[in-house]
Amino acid sequence: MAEDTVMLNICTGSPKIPNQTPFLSSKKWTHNKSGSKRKADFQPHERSSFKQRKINQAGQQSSSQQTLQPPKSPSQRRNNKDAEENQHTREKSAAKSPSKVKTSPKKAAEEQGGHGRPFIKTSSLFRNNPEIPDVVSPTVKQVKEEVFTKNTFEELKLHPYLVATLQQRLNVTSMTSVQKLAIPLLLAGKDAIVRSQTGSGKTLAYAIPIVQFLQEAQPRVKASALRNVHIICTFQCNYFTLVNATIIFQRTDGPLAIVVVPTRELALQSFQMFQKLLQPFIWIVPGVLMGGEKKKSEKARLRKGINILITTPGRLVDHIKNTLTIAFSSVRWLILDEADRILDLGFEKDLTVILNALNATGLDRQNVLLSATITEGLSRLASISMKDPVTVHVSEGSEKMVEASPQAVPRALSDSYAVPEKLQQHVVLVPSKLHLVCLAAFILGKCKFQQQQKLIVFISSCEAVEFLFTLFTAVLIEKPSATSPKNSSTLNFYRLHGNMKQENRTEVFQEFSNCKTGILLCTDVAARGLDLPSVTWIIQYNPPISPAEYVHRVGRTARIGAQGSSLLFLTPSEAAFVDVLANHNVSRVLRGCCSPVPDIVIKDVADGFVSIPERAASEQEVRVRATVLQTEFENYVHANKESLQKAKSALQSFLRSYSTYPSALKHIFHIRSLHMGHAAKSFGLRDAPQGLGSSLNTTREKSKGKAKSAMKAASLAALEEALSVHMLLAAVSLSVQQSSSGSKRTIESRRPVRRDFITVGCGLRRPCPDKIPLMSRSCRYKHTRSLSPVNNKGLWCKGEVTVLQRPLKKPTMKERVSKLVISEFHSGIGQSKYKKKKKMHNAEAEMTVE
Ligand SMILES: Nc1ncnc2c1ncn2[C@@H]1O[C@H](COP(=O)(O)OP(=O)(O)OP(=O)(O)O)[C@@H](O)[C@H]1O
Repeated sequence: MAEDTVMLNICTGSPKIPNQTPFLSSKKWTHNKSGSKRKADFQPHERSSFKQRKINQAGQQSSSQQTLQPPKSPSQRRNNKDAEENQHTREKSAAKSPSKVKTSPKKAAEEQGGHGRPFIKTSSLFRNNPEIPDVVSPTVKQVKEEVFTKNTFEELKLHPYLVATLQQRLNVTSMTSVQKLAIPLLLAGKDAIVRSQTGSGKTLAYAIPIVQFLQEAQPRVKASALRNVHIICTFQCNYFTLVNATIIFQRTDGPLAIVVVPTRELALQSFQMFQKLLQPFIWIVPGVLMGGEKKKSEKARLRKGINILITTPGRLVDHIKNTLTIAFSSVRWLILDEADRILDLGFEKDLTVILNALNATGLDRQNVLLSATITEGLSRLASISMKDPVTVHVSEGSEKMVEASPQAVPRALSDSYAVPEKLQQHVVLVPSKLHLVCLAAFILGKCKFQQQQKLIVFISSCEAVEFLFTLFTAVLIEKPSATSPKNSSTLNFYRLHGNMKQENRTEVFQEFSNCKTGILLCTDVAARGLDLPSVTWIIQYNPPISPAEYVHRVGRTARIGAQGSSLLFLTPSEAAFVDVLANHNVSRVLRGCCSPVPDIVIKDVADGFVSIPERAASEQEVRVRATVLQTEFENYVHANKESLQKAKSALQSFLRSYSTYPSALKHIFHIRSLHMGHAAKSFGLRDAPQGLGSSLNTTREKSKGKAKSAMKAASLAALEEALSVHMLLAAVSLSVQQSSSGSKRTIESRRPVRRDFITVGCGLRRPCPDKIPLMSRSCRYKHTRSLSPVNNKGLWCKGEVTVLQRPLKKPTMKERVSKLVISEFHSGIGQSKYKKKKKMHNAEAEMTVE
């Protein structure tokens, strides 16, 4: 960063305004070889623009004013008057406030230019950037999927009201390819894995059969029947194999269909879809459970009765554990939408809990998995949880589009992804330093000077979303001025990420759905399943974590046969990601950019920041404007401690997320290949913050720790194999008495555990048994970690663990019951005392294995 540094000539007085002269390339940065620092030798050409005025105002806060100015534009001219009016105030305030740029007197003297002006140290945007390699878009055979068919819904013999609702409420008449294939299969009671491109109507492909199935139930399905009344249902399905099956269930038996989706917004969206479909069938009640909502009201709704339950995995697990009224004894459908995401890390455990709870009822049910990207993990799940599943995939040329496959998902299918045909994909290779200014320029270019543009910008972390939202709102949106009192800006920024309150998330989701033009800055929380109408551009400011995520992100546009475009930002060192995408048959990248300032951005920087429609901007002009814009961002960031802190934490969270790329992509996205100073610049920071190294070390240590624990796990697995310790399915029921609070509670859970660890884990090391992890290995790890005095202070725990051992591999083995009675357990006060106590209790603990 240091050698990369230039000195911007910043003065406190008003700049001298020479006659308009074109920007001469010879007049750009000059390098003062005698000193260690370079000085920017930009000379002002004309009066400042309104943007420049803003910079000056921001500069006042640091009691400085830049001499770096862009050429004049119409908008600048319009604002010259304002600038002059502000001149007096500016000078006054500049005189009042001392410089916030802290420099030692000696250094300051050194840094004085010929005019005795202080300099702010900043690095040039266009120096010391890495070379940009050529991007050759690899030729791949694109997987093509026909979206629409000529068949109508009437052909399916659906209830006429349902068909009418589809036409009138949803404006849907003819079926999409996936609907044509999947609906008859699902109505026939088959388990299915459905894969079709994003925005091809998968939601209706499962929603229509569920509604058709439930409205046919005789007597009618009742969700909110009178208390304790038994309802007798006879299902008479046209296609269903179990014709006339008579099912008796209580209202308290719970939902008939469960739809699990990975995000809250998607849950809301699917719920709304069901609400529309069920309009003529008011006796069927849909309901939604999702994190962030009040559990009390959800419990009340569950008590009343929900027929079609749409839920996120985490919240459903929460209710399984804590809500007595939740029951699954009548579940006939289990839908996992975005199934590959639900199987991802974090959701896998939740899914196991859900499946265990559903399986415990012993009822036959129909399982449907859907996604635009089917992975191997999904086929593993399918082989465990589904019965003779049928694979539905829509692709051109495959005459047999429905495959009955014992392995559920053919490997070739899981490797290639389809993207919408009318999606135009772009990639730009932008050096890190230029990322921020390029994004801003692109947004300005699209939204300020074009009509009806709706953009979604994907960013890797919540903090970075929050930071960019604040920065863009403050810097890019024109404030109402004396000449234009109304804010006529067409820039409407929205943000959506997981750290927001649920009500804000819902509000933003609805607002952005309904708006005609806007920019949504978001994390991957919006990457899956969301059907936001008329989105024109998807910008991936930070690259996705996998090719599958790329497909889902870009799938938020070009839906259901519409046009759309996507732009992927990569740094030069990340160019190989284009090949990774090509390996999954995702290509047709239109614009690989090789110049230091990508041409897609050159125009946008010029037109966007300072509009010059009448003439094309030269590269030099673009550079100047980019520098001015960057300076403005930096001024904003460095204006106060709060914004500086926000920028720093955004940078840190970006680095953290950058270190989480899977090992298969580490050769492209490795934290070591990042230039910290350049990355800092893309967050409006003038330098990489101090202490970044230590935080990164922590990240590295963490990943080292992960590697260690992975090795440990591997050796444990080997040991396990050697000792032929079987995985045991156990039903653990614990009664815990917490004498510290005096409260009693009973926690019941069904989890696979291994006997050898549960004795250690639940009894002696862990005072809080409701968090027994799924795997005993992690169980042991977590227990050791949970021994902090704060956690356990004064906590008395008395419990009983019953372990029912049911070997998975050898079903002939007799079921045994292990019983562990823990007499008393006390931890806390301090580690040494705890250890003594533990020894004592080890001796005292009464363990009986029957
Ligand atoms: N047969 C149809 N005709 C016209 N529009 C349809 C039809 N079926 C669905 N749609 C509309 O297409 C849009 C996309 O549908 P949906 O969200 O179900 O796609 P998806 O395949 O689930 O996408 P993703 O993979 O991103 O989740 C919705 O607005 C829906 O109303």
